[in-house]
Amino acid sequence: MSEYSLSIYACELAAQVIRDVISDGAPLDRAYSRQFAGLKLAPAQQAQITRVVGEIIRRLNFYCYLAHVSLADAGKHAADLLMAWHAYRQLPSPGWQQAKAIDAKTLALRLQHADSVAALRDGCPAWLDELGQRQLGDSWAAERAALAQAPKRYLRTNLLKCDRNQLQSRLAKEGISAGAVEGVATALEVTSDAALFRTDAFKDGWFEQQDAGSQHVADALDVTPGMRVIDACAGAGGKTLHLAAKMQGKGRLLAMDVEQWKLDNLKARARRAGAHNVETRLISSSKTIKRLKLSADRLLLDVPCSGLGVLKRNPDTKWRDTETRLPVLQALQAQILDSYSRMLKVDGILVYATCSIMPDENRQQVDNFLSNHANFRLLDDENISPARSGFDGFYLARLQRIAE
Ligand SMILES: C[S@@+](CC[C@H](N)C(=O)[O-])C[C@H]1O[C@@H](n2cnc3c(N)ncnc32)[C@H](O)[C@@H]1O
Repeated sequence: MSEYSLSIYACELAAQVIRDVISDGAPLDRAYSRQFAGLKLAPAQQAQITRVVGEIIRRLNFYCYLAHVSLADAGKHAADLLMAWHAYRQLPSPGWQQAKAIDAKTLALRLQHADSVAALRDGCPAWLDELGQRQLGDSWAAERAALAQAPKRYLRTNLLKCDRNQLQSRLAKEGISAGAVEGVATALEVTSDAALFRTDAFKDGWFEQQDAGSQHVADALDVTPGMRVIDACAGAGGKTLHLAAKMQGKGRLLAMDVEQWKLDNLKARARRAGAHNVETRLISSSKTIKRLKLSADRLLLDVPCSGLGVLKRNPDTKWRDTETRLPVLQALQAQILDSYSRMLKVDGILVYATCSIMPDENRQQVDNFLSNHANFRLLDDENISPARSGFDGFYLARLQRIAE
């Protein structure tokens, strides 16, 4: 992707997004929606801003170092970070009054140092570097570098409406180029800057935006039309909709979550996708789960996790309290596995999934569960590595219930 300087207008918008995320704690996607709402930005201009902001937040410590700004003050100095980005890319400064210019000699000295400290070059805070090293050993360096790259844009073809070739042609007619992703039957990679959600193909429910790695999760559940399937941590339904398509709209697919607003979103998405066999249910107490005892042929537990596999897409996670939340999340994952697995029928298959690459949230949880549940066995598990696949990082384990 060739880079060019931001206009002053784009700098102002980009700085505001950085401030929203770093100073106000807004999630990155929400900060974009807030700042872009009501503006008539051209898709290329919007894409340029999101590319630059994404890059700065992915490597916030690196750009703070180049701009000589402390991490704690990064939000206040968003303008300086943007100037550091221009200087690093050797692009002409936009001539923005608010920002401090960096002279070439100072930049060269700072770059020499930053390049020699791998965690700084890869935008990795110290706590994460220590965790990655402890959990992944020798493979951490490659994962850390992969997680510092810009995410690609992937779509999942909605097989309830079209096949992948039809989607590709329709998008081409709407001016969007997208190529098939090898090894992921429903995935297309979008290669042009495009306002995807304004396309007719989207409005007609032909696709959802979903990382190619994430598309493996529903595949692993091996559903067939007519089954009773529960997606117990469904959120806004990324994987529910994929499961509905694999069930060809036949059978019963129950999407559950503890947040009603997510289930409301899911309902709207299901309507657009033509997924008519999806029912939603709020988990309001443990009774909701108990009532579904031994009821599911397939059970997806896409549990709340640290998100440390999807840092390309959600880099703000690195600069929040993720480290202190980890023990709480791990306890919740264990509790969900223990209690929700009761919903599975004997012989049924459960998929435990996270968007983390850390074994403590992944295989370790599965091993702990199996050591206390002799009525389940592990069929197989898979680590989707950002370094090896180029996709976001995920973990999935397939377990079978062998006795009540
Ligand atoms: C990783 S997200 C799910 C993403 C979703 N499956 C998708 O594909 O879009 C985890 C979800 O678990 C939900 N959650 C949190 N605590 C839960 C609990 N105790 N029981 C069920 N769901 C829970 C969260 O609200 C969140 O939507």
